[in-house]
Amino acid sequence: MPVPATSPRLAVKLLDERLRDHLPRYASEGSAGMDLRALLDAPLTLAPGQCELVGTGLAVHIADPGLAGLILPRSGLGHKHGIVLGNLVGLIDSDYQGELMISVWNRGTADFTVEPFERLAQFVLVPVVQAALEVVEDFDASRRGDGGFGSSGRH
Ligand SMILES: O=c1ccn([C@H]2C[C@H](O)[C@@H](COP(=O)(O)OP(=O)(O)OP(=O)(O)O)O2)c(=O)[nH]1
Ligand SMILES: [Mg+2]
Repeated sequence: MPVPATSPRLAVKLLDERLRDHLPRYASEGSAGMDLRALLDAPLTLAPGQCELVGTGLAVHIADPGLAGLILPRSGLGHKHGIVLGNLVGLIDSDYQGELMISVWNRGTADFTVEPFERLAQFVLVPVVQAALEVVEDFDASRRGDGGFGSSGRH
């Protein structure tokens, strides 16, 4: 799906020529993520509880510190097959130039076989604000204060 001309450019290196025919793309006009594929030479079977690092064959350089990448699970794989991420969410720093890696975790109860070039996770580009920490003795009062973890009740 083509993106608007004003979209940020994202430099991507193909670490494997086979990726040329499998470039990530937005599946629809409103897609938030682009699917990342497993760069595997052979199927990879994950036993329940097993977690493996799988390469994507792609390196991106986001470059802008006001942006970051997120690697998120695909909902179908996660919900139906228990295939999620070993780190729950992958955070891609804007200065990272290495291969995008997917930590694949079978949190389900059955073996799951990842096929070569299967779409395994998704990459989302998000805005980021870097904070300057300012140490203070007291905060300006807020209504919530330090109440959390269900302090407002359930309903
Ligand atoms: O799912 C992921 C998570 C991270 N990374 C890469 C990009 C990221 O910029 C880098 C470092 O990630 P993070 O800071 O989350 O890991 P760390 O354990 O703190 O490593 P480091 O000490 O290198 O920062 O690893 C991936 O390829 N996939
Ligand atoms: Mg880190």
